[in-house]
Amino acid sequence: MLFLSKNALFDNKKGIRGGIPIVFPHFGPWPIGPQHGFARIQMWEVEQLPSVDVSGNVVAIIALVDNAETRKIWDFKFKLRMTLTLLKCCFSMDLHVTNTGDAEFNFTTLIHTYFRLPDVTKSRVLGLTGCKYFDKTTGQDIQSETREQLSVDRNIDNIYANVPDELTLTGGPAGRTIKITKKGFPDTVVWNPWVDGAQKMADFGDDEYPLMLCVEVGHVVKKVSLAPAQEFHASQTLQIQCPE
Ligand SMILES: O=P(O)(O)OC[C@H]1O[C@H](O)[C@H](O)[C@@H](O)[C@@H]1O
Repeated sequence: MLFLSKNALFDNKKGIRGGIPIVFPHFGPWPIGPQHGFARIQMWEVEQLPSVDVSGNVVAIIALVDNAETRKIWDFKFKLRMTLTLLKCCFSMDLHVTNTGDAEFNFTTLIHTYFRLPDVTKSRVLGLTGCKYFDKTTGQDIQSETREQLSVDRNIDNIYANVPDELTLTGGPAGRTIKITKKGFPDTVVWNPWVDGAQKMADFGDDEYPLMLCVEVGHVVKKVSLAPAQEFHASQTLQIQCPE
């Protein structure tokens, strides 16, 4: 169900062009560090290998703790813990961010999901109606989404604020509909680079833009402030209707 570019690079220098990169502690261009922060190019530790819990779910836990490299860019102590839960037709990601130092810090974070689609022009995103958004492609001021069903036929890079916790993406692989449920992530970014954007990215095939759409849930419009010992928790669940 997820898109991975045929040109994706696994060099720890940039985020992987596909799958679900984790944006932390900064969404977007970052004057003091790499775009979208360092979490997506750091090596996470496996805290729990995939194992079956009492309900029959497969659960794995990965973690990232501050280290010399992260502190050189952003001098704070933190722990990120991501619990990944896989059921037959459902995949959840639970993110915990803990401030393990003695100074308060601010951050933005986002789950940058690349959905694989047979034809993006035939897909629709439902649930954004009435939400205020900023269009990064035009730099246009905050607007209100009037469309009941968002369709994509050009470069799109919209940051929606205060989005309802249930979104729907239609037209997935084999015609499937994907339900996206989020908690603790108020915002959602919808991105497709289209023809020109695809050509500018070395790690993305020129002909791949019709085959994906990023619907990214996050906390990006306003920063999260975390005092020492405090914890932030947010999650995303992706659900498809199982074939009979
Ligand atoms: O190329 P990347 O650093 O992975 O960023 C890919 C995209 O991520 C988000 O969707 C942003 O809103 C876009 O502006 C950006 O182009």
